[in-house]
Amino acid sequence: MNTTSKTPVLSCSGLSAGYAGAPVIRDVDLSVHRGEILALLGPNGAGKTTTLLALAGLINRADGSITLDGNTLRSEHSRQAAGHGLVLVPDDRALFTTLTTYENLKLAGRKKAKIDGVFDLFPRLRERTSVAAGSLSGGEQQMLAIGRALVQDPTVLLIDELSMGLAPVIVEQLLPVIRQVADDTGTAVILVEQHVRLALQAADRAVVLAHGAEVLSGDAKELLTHPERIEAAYLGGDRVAAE
Ligand SMILES: Nc1ncnc2c1ncn2[C@@H]1O[C@H](COP(=O)(O)OP(=O)(O)OP(=O)(O)O)[C@@H](O)[C@H]1O
Repeated sequence: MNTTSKTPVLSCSGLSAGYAGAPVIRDVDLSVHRGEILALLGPNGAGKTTTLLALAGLINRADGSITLDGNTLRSEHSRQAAGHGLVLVPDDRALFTTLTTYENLKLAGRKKAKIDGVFDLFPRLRERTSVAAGSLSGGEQQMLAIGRALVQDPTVLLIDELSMGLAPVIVEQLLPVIRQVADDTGTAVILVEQHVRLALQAADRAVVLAHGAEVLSGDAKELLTHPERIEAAYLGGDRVAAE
C-alpha cells in the first residue's frame, strides 16, 4: 500500500523505556499508518515486547513522545491509549481460561455484530463457541485472543508473538486474516513475529531491533529479497536504512 502521503495513526519518537530504571530500548522511532502492517522483528531480548508495552502505556517510558490518532499521549497513558483504540494482544494471550469462547468475546465487546464478524473471520471459533478457552488448541486460543481485540474495534492493534507455541502452518493461516483486517477495516497493525519470512510476506514495512535499538527498517517485500540484510541486522549490525 502507498502510505507515504498520509499521517501515521501511531508514531513514537526517541522512545526509551525499561524496567526498574534499567534501560532496555533507546531512541526508537516508529510509525504505522491506517491499514498498514508493520513487522517489528529482532532476536530474542532485542526489546520488541518492551516497545509494545511502552507504546501501550503498560510500562512507563523514560523518554520520547507517542502520538496516537492525533493525540499526544501522557507518560502513564494505558487508559488514554485504550480510549483511542490501541489494543494489545499479549504474547501469553491472557484469556479467561474457564470462560467460553463466546463469554471471552462478550466481555471484551458487547455488540453481537462485532462478535459475528469475528466468527466470520475465524469460522473455527464459531464451532467452538461454548468451549472453555482453556480447552481450545493453541491456534484457536490465538484466534480468540485476536478476536477479543477485534471486537473492541481497534484503531491500532499491537500483536506480540503471534506464533508463540504455534506450528508455522497455523501462523500461515492466521497472517492472511490479519492482512484482511488491515485492508478491510483500516486497522493499523504492529506485529512482533519470530517467523521472519512469514511476517515480511504479510507486512508492508519492517523494523528490526537489536540490543534495544533500531538497526534496520524498510519495505517488507524489498527485505524479503534481501535476507542477508535481515541476518546482518539480527547480528546487531550497523544501522541500515533500506527505504
Ligand atoms: N519485567 C522485566 N523486568 C526486567 N527486565 C525485563 C523484563 N521484561 C523483559 N526484560 C528484559 O528486557 C530485555 C528485552 O526483553 P523483551 O521481552 O522486550 O525482548 P523481545 O525482543 O521481546 O524478546 P523475545 O523475542 O525473546 O520475546 C531482555 O533483556 C529482558 O530480560
